[in-house]
Amino acid sequence: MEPLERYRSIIDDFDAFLAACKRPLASAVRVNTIKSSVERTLAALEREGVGYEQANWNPRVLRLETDSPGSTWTSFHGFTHGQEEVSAVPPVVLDPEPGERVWDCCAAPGGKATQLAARMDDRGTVVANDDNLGRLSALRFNAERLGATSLAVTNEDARTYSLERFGFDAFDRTLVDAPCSCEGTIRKNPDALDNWSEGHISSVAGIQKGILRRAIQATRKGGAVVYSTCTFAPEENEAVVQHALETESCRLVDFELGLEHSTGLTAWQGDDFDDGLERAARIYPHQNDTGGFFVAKLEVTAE
Ligand SMILES: C[S@@+](CC[C@H](N)C(=O)[O-])C[C@H]1O[C@@H](n2cnc3c(N)ncnc32)[C@H](O)[C@@H]1O
Repeated sequence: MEPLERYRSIIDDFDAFLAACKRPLASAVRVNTIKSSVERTLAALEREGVGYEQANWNPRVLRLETDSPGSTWTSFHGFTHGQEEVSAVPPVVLDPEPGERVWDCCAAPGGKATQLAARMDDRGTVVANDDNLGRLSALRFNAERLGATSLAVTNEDARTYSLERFGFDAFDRTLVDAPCSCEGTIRKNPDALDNWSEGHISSVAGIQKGILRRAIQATRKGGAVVYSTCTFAPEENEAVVQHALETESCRLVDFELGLEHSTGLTAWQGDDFDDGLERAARIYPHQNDTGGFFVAKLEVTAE
């Protein structure tokens, strides 16, 4: 927990935050509406004797009273997908429409890519890319089990991604669920901070800036880009978005979030950020009894 002390000055009720980080996380699943409705899934869980609680911000997200949500009948049949509750937030903020072209540039193992496909009624195209071939096997397996047929899978470094192969020059919307230092996953993975260092944060921030840059370039004017991480480090969150605001054609936009959250920071350790970063959301573990997440939404603008 020692590395998290650096956030004492920016987190309200820091002691409650630390206490929440030490508690294990409830099992959560997302209802896969490609294969089942919420009502049918709840009825199946009741028949199976698995207790559940619907998230108040999203009825498709369920907390289950079982330690093995992947072993239920509903999971086996692809009615549900094990997914941490806050991990379901970025696709909701991206809010794609059926028929659109969406790029999930860091997609494996596919929790959010299959959620995007479900939100689009599995119509249109979700290009699910990841630079890690092994993790893409898990994505393919998940897409098959969940019946998501609108996914196209690619294996490239998102920083240098080429669009020519698709016969179009821009996506309508792009999700950058970036690789990060994963501080916010401490409740799920107690070893998450074992290899923590400021050097690692700085090196992953460089990768994040490259990925977000390409995501904005690959999205049409007026289209949306959501940037998310499961970490608290401002160097990987506000500073990455700030860099995009300074170097690419984009602006921060508001979004609705039914979850309690804090706003993005406008300053950190001597660096000032754009005031628009208050439109971003920082979700801390003690606010909704979840993991931690950062989410910002950008609109691509004309140069
Ligand atoms: C936070 S995880 C994505 C989780 C995924 N969105 C989901 O919901 O299941 C970040 C992913 O980024 C991938 N990644 C790291 N560097 C990358 C790069 N330069 N280009 C594309 N993917 C990259 C990692 O392999 C990892 O799978």
